[in-house]
Amino acid sequence: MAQITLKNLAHSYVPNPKSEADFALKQMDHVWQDGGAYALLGSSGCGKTTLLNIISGLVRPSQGRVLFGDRDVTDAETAARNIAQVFQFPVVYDTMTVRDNLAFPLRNRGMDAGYIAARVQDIARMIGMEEALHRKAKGLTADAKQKISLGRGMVREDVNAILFDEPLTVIDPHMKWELRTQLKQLHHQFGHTMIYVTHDQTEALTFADKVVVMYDGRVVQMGTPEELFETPAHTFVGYFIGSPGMNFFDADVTGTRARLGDAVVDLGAAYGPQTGRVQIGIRPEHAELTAGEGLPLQIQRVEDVGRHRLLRGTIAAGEINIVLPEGTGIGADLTHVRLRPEKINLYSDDWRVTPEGRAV
Ligand SMILES: Nc1ncnc2c1ncn2[C@@H]1O[C@H](COP(=O)(O)OP(=O)(O)OP(=O)(O)O)[C@@H](O)[C@H]1O
Repeated sequence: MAQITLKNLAHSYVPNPKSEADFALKQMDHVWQDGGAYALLGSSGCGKTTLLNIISGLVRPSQGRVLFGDRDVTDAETAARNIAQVFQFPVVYDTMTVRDNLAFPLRNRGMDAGYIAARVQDIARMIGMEEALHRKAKGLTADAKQKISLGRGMVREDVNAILFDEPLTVIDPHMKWELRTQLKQLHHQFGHTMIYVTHDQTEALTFADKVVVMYDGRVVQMGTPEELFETPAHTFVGYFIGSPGMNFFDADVTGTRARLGDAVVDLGAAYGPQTGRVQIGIRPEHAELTAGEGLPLQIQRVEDVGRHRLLRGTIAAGEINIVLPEGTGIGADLTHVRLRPEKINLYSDDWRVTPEGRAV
């Protein structure tokens, strides 16, 4: 297991990059802690696979260094990095049995036969394939083959890190949940450094201790699921995390107040003078219907979404989504929306502004 350090790292697929736009990965400096479970989350094309491939050694960065612990591995081949990898589609040996597929990485390293048998049994239990250990991989479903790939990725206890690139794409939805939970347990049990690439926020938030959100070749936030929810560092994190995402409104801010057109909103904190495009952000969960306090609201529609209801409406500053807690009625007297001041975040040109002090 190892701490992974990315030092002054950047990557361009263009031979002579001229501007920032030529970089698939913009310059970054990060330390990924030894034993951390990280999810790398972002929409298609934001650079997740590029970053994962740089860590695994499949791509050499055009700038900067990669360290595993104190060792500089920037120029080391994948095979010399002592990592396990699980890809989006199954990589299994069709002519081998499930048992031999799982045992392969251990036999390759000359591990003891007794240890291999026990470890393979454990992993087979984890992926729900104990009954199929004797079967040849050929003829199994894509789903079952991917479970073997996952099992093989996790069978070695001595790897520096396990890297997963969208590993559950071909797995059916019920098994997805099961495997995610198992992966998490395995992480607690063995403490491997794990990096898990996905564009699915549920997958990221349930798997990871720390979620690394990427946008346009940059890491815009590295935080716990709670931090991403409560204090998104960038408007993209606000939009991308949550269902639906954060509401944003253009605002003029002075001290503890934001002006949204004609209306004034209490921010619950004091801010210095702002430049650029200034917006306030509020989660749909932190806006509440009132009989007169707050901003006048026009209700467009209400949808049932599982355990709560989602109200879509309009205030003078634009459209707003409000999550109604279970059991909330919508009486004719509820004509306004109150934005909970302590839950409002402020953004300047898309980046979160830290308040100068909390209002009392
Ligand atoms: N081999 C390559 N040559 C040139 N450009 C590439 C190459 N691989 C990726 N890119 C470009 O680099 C950018 C980042 O791609 P990358 O595959 O890392 O994103 P991603 O977040 O993993 O996307 P996805 O979720 O679709 O896999 C994209 O603009 C992509 O077109």
